[in-house]
Amino acid sequence: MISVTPTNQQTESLDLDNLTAAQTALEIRNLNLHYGDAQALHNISMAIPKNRVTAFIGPSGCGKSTLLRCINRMNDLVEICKVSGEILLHEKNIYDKDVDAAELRRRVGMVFQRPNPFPKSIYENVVYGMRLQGVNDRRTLDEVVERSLKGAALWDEVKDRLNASAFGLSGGQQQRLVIARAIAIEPEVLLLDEPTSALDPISTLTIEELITELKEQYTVVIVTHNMQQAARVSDQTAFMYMGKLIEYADTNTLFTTPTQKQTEDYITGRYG
Ligand SMILES: Nc1ncnc2c1ncn2[C@@H]1O[C@H](COP(=O)(O)OP(=O)(O)OP(=O)(O)O)[C@@H](O)[C@H]1O
Repeated sequence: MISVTPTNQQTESLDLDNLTAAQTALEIRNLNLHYGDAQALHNISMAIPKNRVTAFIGPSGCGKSTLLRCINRMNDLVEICKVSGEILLHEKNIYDKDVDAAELRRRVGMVFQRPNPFPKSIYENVVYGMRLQGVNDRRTLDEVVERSLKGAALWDEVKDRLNASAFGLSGGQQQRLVIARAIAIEPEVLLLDEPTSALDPISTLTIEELITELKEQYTVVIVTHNMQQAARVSDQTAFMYMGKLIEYADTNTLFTTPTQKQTEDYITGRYG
């Protein structure tokens, strides 16, 4: 039997059903999603608090990544995908017709399972988004590179080889570089889709420590297969099963006193 002990730094627990506007980064309301005829998300409603780490956990295929991808409209790229309901970012529904998906993705950055640096130097990877925005002033870019690499806990390891290829970095360093690239454009929300599943245990630990630091500046939402990881890094955890949100609570509560039998069965390793 797996036993999960929450070891995250204790944060003040919030009343997730009654967050104030100032406490809320995102509010998901009655979200349904179909891939063709198959419904992958069923009426999901939840509020994601600001400057905290929220984890989505659940067995394979339960819809964690699908829900995460709704938050920056990555699913727009899937032709058979239909979404209904709302996701409010600063009280504005990101699915409204007048929302520009590219601008939304600037505000809601995403890091994937496998590190995906571009075939460019470390420096050019970090400033990629700035250059897209037309920023080319060297001093500004230098500052962004230093700030972002420091923010991603990578600066000390690469500051002497910023012009070297990103492909020369280890997997764990590449993932931190991708996080630096994501934070270079100062998003409000950072979505992490199983960010450590391709990494060794030491790199995983480094990224987990980094996630805890990142929440001071950003709202972080992480999908993880690893319950221990959710218990280590997140403040709130959402347990999903077959496209439904079964239970959403602060992490310590969810792992120690779940209210739903399905949650308890999952966290005690009875399925999944
Ligand atoms: N592009 C797609 N087209 C069709 N069906 C999809 C697509 N992406 C996901 N699905 C289906 O939606 C459901 C939820 O998948 P999703 O990847 O969100 O689950 P998950 O919980 O993240 O799983 P895992 O932990 O295995 O990554 C699954 O039944 C999956 O097969």
